[in-house]
Amino acid sequence: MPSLLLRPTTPCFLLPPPPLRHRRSSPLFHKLSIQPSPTSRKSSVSLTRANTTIISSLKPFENVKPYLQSESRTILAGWLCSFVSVVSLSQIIPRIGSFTSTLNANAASPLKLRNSALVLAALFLARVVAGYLQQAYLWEAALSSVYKIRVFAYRRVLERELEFFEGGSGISSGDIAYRITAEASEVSDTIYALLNTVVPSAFQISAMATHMVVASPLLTLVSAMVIPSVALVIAFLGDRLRKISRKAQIASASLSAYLNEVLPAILFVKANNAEVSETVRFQRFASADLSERFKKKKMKSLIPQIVQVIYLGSLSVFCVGAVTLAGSSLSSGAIVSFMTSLAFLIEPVQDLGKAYNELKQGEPAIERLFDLASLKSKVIERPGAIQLEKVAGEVELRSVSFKYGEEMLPVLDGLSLHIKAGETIALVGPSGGGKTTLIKLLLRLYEPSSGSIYIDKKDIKDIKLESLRQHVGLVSQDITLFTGTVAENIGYRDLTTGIDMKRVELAAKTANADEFIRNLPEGYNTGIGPRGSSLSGGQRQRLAIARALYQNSSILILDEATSALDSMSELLVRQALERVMQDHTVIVIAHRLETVMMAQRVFLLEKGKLKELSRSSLLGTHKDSLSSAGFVI
Ligand SMILES: Nc1ncnc2c1ncn2[C@@H]1O[C@H](COP(=O)(O)OP(=O)(O)OP(=O)(O)O)[C@@H](O)[C@H]1O
Repeated sequence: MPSLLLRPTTPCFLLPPPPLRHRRSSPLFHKLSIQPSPTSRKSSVSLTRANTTIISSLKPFENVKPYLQSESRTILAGWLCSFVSVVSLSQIIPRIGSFTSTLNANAASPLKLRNSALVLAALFLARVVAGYLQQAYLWEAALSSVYKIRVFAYRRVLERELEFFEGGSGISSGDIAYRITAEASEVSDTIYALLNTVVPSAFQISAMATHMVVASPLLTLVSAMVIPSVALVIAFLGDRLRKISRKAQIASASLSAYLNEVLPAILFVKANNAEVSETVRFQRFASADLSERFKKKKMKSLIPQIVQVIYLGSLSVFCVGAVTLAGSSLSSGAIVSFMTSLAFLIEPVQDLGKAYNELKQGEPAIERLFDLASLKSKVIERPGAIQLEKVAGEVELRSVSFKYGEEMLPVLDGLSLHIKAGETIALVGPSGGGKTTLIKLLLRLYEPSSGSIYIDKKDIKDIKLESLRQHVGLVSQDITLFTGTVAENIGYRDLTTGIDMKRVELAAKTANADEFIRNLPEGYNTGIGPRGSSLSGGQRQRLAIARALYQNSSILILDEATSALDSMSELLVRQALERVMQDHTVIVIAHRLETVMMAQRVFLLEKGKLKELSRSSLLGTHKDSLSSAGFVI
């Protein structure tokens, strides 16, 4: 029996909703608009620009083939059931005729009648059961294939370099989410339609064609001549449908992307009285979606009708001509037999047309889904990259330069910096000075344009990415917490392998978070709401520090949040930082003078250059100079 339990266990975390976009008149709409997939016509240009490697540009179904092959047993089981179903039907039809004759015969024996009825019932049951199993097996194959494609696409998306998510790809995360959810579901519908139609229809067509040849080879030949003209029309309309479907998918993805961007920002929307204008924006997205989807539905309804008209029309003309030519050589019995078989042939031929429709409609979804997985990350792990077991925490940058795009100005320009193991340094500088960029390079989220970065004298390019990011902990300015419990958020690294509660509690204590966590209704098992919305700013910061401590890395990067905390919360966070600084190499992107003063050395990052500042000079610096250097006064 098909095992339809395909779903993996529900993840404990819901990822933060992805951002979106739009296409239309306003600049915001432009900013939000979803781009056609990177492998569409224009994509070759953008791909070249992105200097990415195309793994696969094969036709959509070439990509799906391996996944279908992995389900070949289930598919064969489904087709076998369809064969049994057709055979049962072939047996039922003549038996119904003879059963009716037996009923009409005066001398019908009750035993004979009962036996005929039993055989008919058994055949009918066999057809019903085989029909059900056929559909169940084929759905299992289609859904399982798409489940594997989804997992593959998602894994490849997560493997992409940060630039892919920061606008370099032109694909918004709302679009990605739409492809992996709704469009993947469409792919399973397409696969199912094909599996459930092509082979079962072929069985029925073969059976009926055999009957037709027996009845009249000439008329069969005439009927066969109609098929190429129908095929031509189907191919033309199918191509139109594919284009319309692609537009419809892009419109739906835009709608989904829009919602993914606006709903998480509901506080901002309400605070700006933007409910009405957001409703208008929603209407624009929804109406674009409506119009594209309506076009698609109309085309889908039109195709079978046109095919039917052409098929029956051409066939009638041909048949009348052929019957006239064949003249008396065709008996009335043969004509009846031929026409009956033809009637049963039309249904599967129409089904094939519908399956072709499904294929053309699903093709863009398949393309868009595989486009996500078709490009390799630019940040590649070298063969033979090493695993760092223990790290002392020495960090060195040698002549590091970086720019986000070929035509852009350098953000970092030949930076050199040596941080000793266990040292705390503060990075200060004006907004946009490149502090966060420097951290991204240290975590190898981007590659420097030139120069190298070393940890414990090892070039980070020679270290396994997982190992590097294990030894470098990050508390970012935009604190990211997920729906889940406090413990799950602190032990995020071990979410799927098993969280160590002792380490969670230790990390929380060091981060000054243990006390408030214990006061929560269920302590460490308290849910913190979407994105940690049920916690205060200071609590969220301490939780983020605890999470970085849990991973036990020797190097910690703290991007100090600039949002104002009350003095008590600030004191608690600062105490946590002091403890962390005792046994870690710490790079703190500091915005407050008090935090800067906790560091042993202070560096100003401005106009791509790094300059060491003396702590004493900072104390005497004028307020205006401090705020132009990025301090929150
Ligand atoms: N993904 C990106 N693509 C293109 N340019 C970027 C990208 N990220 C940052 N930049 C640009 O790089 C420069 C440095 O940005 P960065 O975020 O590193 O500054 P920062 O010093 O951390 O600023 P802040 O203190 O405001 O957080 C800015 O001009 C910014 O616009």
